[in-house]
Amino acid sequence: MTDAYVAIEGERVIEARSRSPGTTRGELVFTTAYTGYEESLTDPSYEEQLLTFSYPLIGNYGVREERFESDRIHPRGVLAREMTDDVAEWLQEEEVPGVDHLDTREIVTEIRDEGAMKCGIAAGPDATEEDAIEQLHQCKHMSEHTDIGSQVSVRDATVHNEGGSGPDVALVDCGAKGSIIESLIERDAVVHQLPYDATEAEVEAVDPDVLFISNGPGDPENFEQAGEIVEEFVGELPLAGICLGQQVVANALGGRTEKMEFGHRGVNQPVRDLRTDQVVMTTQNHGYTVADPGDKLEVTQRNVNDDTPEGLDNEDLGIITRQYHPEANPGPHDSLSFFDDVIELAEE
Ligand SMILES: NC(=O)CC[C@H](N)C(=O)O
Repeated sequence: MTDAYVAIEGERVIEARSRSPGTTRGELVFTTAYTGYEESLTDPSYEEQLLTFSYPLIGNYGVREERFESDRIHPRGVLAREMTDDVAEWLQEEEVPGVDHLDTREIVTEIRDEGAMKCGIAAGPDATEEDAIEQLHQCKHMSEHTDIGSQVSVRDATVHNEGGSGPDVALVDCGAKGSIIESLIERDAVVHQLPYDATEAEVEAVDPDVLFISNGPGDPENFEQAGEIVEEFVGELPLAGICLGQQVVANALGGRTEKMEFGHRGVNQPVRDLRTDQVVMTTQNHGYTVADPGDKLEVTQRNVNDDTPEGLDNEDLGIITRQYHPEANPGPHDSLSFFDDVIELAEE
């Protein structure tokens, strides 16, 4: 049954089945993750995107809140070859449009050939092709979402694990996944979750042992205030970052980020540590990359598939950042020791 339309760049319309009705638009991306759909759908880094699952069946083990990475679904729409009722109902409850019964292999191939692209979706009994095209025309480029941090960050500073015996971490929340906070708490750190636009005074107020910039959606160049905080505290405090965090740190310290063709999204991205030659499997979700680390940061890890920087360090200044997600969820736990390294830096 065709009661949903997906319009992609070039005004090509693909027919589908509605699983959660509504109209929506966003940057069309895909993940190759074959597990972890609850974690992916609640990852704030997917804000303003439409997520296509390349794995054909989504929802086969239900929907459980314990596995959520935040308190809501972040992609603006979801595309799958086949979606179970559990997932469809979850999307309906949160009013996020979802479609299935379309050839997701074709969409993935298209994105791989043409790059991440603008997309519009219209789903439900009254949906028309024109509605989907109208949505496509209204779709913005990711970098045009200039205040995307405000859509995903905490509004007020929040403390987790107060009284913990570990170091105090100032976590600048640019859209932090819950598992990052959990991974720090498991090491008994006291985590001060600060808004994405926290000021120097707000960071100083929590008297941290380390400054940690979280993952987050959109173009890292739009997180100017987080960059200023990095410039302010570099050399004074150890610095850590994950994904958008790595990008913000690089931009602040004289480097440069750029948009990738179609990004890395999945749970089996191989990363080589250039010092040990060891390769680990990692979870990833990013569409930008560090094109130039600047002269303060050393590239210590690279992606085996395309050589892009996966880890940046500066031993003297106490900086470690990762482009991938050491906290995984979903994904392999090969790189969880990143959090031990952060704690060690903070305790030095
Ligand atoms: N997961 C993230 O932090 C993503 C970072 C950034 N928004 C990108 O797409 O590259």
